[in-house]
Amino acid sequence: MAEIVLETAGLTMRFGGVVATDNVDFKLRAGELRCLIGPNGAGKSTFFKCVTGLLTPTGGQVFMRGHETTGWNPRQVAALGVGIKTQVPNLMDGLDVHENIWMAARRFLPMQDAMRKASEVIERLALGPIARTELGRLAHGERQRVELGLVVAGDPWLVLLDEPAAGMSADDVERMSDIIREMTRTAAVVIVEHDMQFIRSIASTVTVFHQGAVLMEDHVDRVMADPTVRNVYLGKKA
Ligand SMILES: Nc1ncnc2c1ncn2[C@@H]1O[C@H](COP(=O)(O)OP(=O)(O)OP(=O)(O)O)[C@@H](O)[C@H]1O
Repeated sequence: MAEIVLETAGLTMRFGGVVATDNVDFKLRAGELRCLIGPNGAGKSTFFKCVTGLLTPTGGQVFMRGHETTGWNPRQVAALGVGIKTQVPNLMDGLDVHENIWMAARRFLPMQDAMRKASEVIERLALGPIARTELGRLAHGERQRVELGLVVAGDPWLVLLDEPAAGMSADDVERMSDIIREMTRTAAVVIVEHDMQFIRSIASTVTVFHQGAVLMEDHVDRVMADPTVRNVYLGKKA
């Protein structure tokens, strides 16, 4: 079986009386693509923040490739080889796409290598036609794709994405699906996402959160057909 690249054991986060993430045991193996879904307030973002180091959990542990990373900050987690995209944009509007990706690569590589890496990422994510366009002039879907470029610039073996398809058109979602599939050639990927069209298009295994805990984990088609999940998560949308 492939190596476990991300694991949580009893991961818990309390905000006063609210238990946002409740004793979550989670495992992700090399090469896997996993979407985290669930209704609003189910605890997905809190789980994501505890794993990426944006929050320090109040209980339990996080392991990445066998290193215990509980309580590490996002910079430490990234330095381990983990690419993180939060909901807060990370782009510089006055710079073009190539420059933005180059700046991201520069955190890991010397100047010339970072230049080469930026060109390679642009090729890999099919960003060539907009490589010399300033970020401020790009449409929302294009900006989201560039954000993924920043993530892969560090050659991560684990990628953690919070809502990469939020606010995108159907065409953008399709392009984003292609990029995510491409990413899984070299990294295990975890995605917090609401967009079911996107989740279905990447034909992913999903982990369903409900009231801070894991309700079910299975292929998206089986999860969507499950009556309990439909009740708690899809409700009237099913
Ligand atoms: N900083 C905070 N302080 C207090 N309560 C919080 C905080 N962050 C989250 N919560 C609470 O924790 C619970 C889980 O929230 P969380 O944002 O993790 O859910 P979610 O599944 O990501 O929801 P959404 O899909 O709406 O983003 C909610 O009850 C929320 O109100």
